[in-house]
Amino acid sequence: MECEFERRFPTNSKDYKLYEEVGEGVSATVYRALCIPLNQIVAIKVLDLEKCNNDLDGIRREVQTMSLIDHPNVLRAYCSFTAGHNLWVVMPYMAGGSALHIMKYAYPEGFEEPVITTLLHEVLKALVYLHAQGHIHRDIKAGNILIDAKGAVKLADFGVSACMFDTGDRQRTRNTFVGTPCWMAPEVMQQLHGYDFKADVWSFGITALELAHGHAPFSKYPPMKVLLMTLQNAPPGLDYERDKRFSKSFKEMIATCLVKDPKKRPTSEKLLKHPFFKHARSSEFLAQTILEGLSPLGDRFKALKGKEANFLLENKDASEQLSQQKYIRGISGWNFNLEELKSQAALMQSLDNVYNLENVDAGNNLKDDLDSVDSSVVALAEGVNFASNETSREGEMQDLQDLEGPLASAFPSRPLQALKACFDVCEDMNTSSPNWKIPSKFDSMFPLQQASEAKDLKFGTHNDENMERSASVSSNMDNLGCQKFLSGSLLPEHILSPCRNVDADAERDDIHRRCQHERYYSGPLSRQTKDSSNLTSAAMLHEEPSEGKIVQRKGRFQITFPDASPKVASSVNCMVSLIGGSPRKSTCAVNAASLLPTLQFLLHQNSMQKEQLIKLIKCVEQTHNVSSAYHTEASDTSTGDSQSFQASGTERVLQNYMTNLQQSVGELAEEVQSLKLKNSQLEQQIDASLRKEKKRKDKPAQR
Ligand SMILES: Nc1ncnc2c1ncn2[C@@H]1O[C@H](COP(=O)(O)OP(=O)(O)OP(=O)(O)O)[C@@H](O)[C@H]1O
Repeated sequence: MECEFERRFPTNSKDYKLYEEVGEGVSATVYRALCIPLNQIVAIKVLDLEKCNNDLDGIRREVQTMSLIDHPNVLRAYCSFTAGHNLWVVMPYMAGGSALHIMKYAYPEGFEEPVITTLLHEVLKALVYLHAQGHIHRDIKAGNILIDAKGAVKLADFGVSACMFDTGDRQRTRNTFVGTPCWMAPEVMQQLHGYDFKADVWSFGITALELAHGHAPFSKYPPMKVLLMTLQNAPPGLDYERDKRFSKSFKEMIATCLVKDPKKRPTSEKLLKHPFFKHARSSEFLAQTILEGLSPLGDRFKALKGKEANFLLENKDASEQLSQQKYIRGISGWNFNLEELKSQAALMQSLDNVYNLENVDAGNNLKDDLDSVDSSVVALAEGVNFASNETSREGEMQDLQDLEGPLASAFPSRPLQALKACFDVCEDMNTSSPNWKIPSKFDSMFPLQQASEAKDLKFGTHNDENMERSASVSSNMDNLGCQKFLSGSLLPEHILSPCRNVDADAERDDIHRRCQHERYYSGPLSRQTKDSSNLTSAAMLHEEPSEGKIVQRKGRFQITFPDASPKVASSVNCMVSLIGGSPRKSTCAVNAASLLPTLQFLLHQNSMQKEQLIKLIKCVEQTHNVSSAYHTEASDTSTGDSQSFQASGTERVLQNYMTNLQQSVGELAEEVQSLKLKNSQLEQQIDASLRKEKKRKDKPAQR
């Protein structure tokens, strides 16, 4: 900050008059302002240092670097100074605003190719310069391409903003914004071998697509999905059919940048030689084509903000809202919490394991109940963004399975920590704001004077982002509670009773009435009742069988033989009477030998029933473990009593259910034993009677 250029500008906020807001970023608000002593219009970017948890040395380093940068295509600060807990960066005022703002305002479908070529050419020159100086920009996107009143193009956000989210050890603070990582190179996402200036070349390619279509690829998707798609899908590009209006060389230039292997990407210097850039035009051309007729930047910014507000009001889909909102603002794709995303991915992987258990036939009904819990957990882990419908969830599960290679090594060993991370966001709202005062050493970092009038300003809005996220988390928690409450056709009423309240009961009863049909007749178990191997579990898990005759009731359970002929059923009835020592014994005209197949059938059924129950218990136990882990994680956080209340409710339900199942297994095992005993007694009786019969027949013959 020693050069003459900057020394001219006063470093006291009193010397500036702030006008309207013209831009908003992650941690900064940009104002049009007047430098009173110089009578010059400038832009002032006000950064809230309390919201940037970077170390002061990092900021100092970046500010120093910034002062060394001198290129016509790189936006350079006149000066910077602190005012209260804010850092003011005084810059040239770029009256055209950012390419993103112009595009959103007047060219929602993207610019024409000559405009794009010219814009990109200027940006690339800036990149070549920065790379030659050993810098990686890390935030190339349309939102950072600024245009002044004469059509001059400058790459912004190098320096102060970049330093706020420093290289390598990316901040993992609670204040880290979760944005849409659309511009991020795959190697940056993976963070396995680090990344270099080639990452800027990838972002440059994405920016080219952004300027061509009016939005970056995958921008409508939530961060998690973007991460998966960038890593798994073929690189995005211009479509030869759909993007007919663009030249072949443009398509090729983009394809050269968007190669997943950074080693195969050209350097910025080499890229500058691409034939595509031969068609670049002058700044006057830009001024004439895209700036003419535009209203003042402040008005456009206001209009875009209004549009954003309307969009949020009209669009009920919270996930869309969040990512679109970030995109409209053009918020940096680099400033997102990669670790959290990975945790979310890992959590989903772990939930996938739970879903895999559903393959156990006997567990299918249980799945119906747990689905409501799991979907909430997934939604919770996603903040708000992930698609919640079944199909897309299956798709995502598949995505995650396929992801093993790219992200496996980056996943945390305890995936359920992810939930904690999500709760942290809520917690963060009230408790985690760093009570950080700018230490005195900070005063000497910049050519500064403390500004006393900064308090008049309203700074930043990114707390709102956290608020939205938290709100969505808690609303998901509400859903979790609600869904849990409403689920449970296979759970006896008394198990749910601890959670009861009158309204919810009424609602549930209503749903009970309305859904009775589906509840009893849907689901794999009901469908499989014709299959004798699933017969018993079906009977056990449904209080009223959909079909088939009840031949035995055992507590809550019934044994039905839907396919058994009346003859077999009556045999069983007789047999049940027999072994139960009922008085009906004498009334049954028993042909002892004919009972044997029936007995064997029953034994077979019992052993299968036992197996099914064991499978079911395993399934419940595993699900219970996941659920317990989740609830432990959840209760570790201070997200409120209601969450732990809901959590323990589910736990109790699962525990009770498991206990019931275990009891049933015990009872059935005993029953099998007693049947075996009775069977052998019966066999003895049959043998005895057969022997008697034989003797009887032999006697007349002897006579
Ligand atoms: N010098 C300037 N003149 C006019 N408008 C500007 C200027 N600098 C920034 N802006 C506007 O303000 C917006 C936000 O600024 P900036 O990108 O520097 O903030 P940020 O916090 O670094 O955001 P992000 O990290 O999302 O890029 C820009 O997209 C641009 O529209």
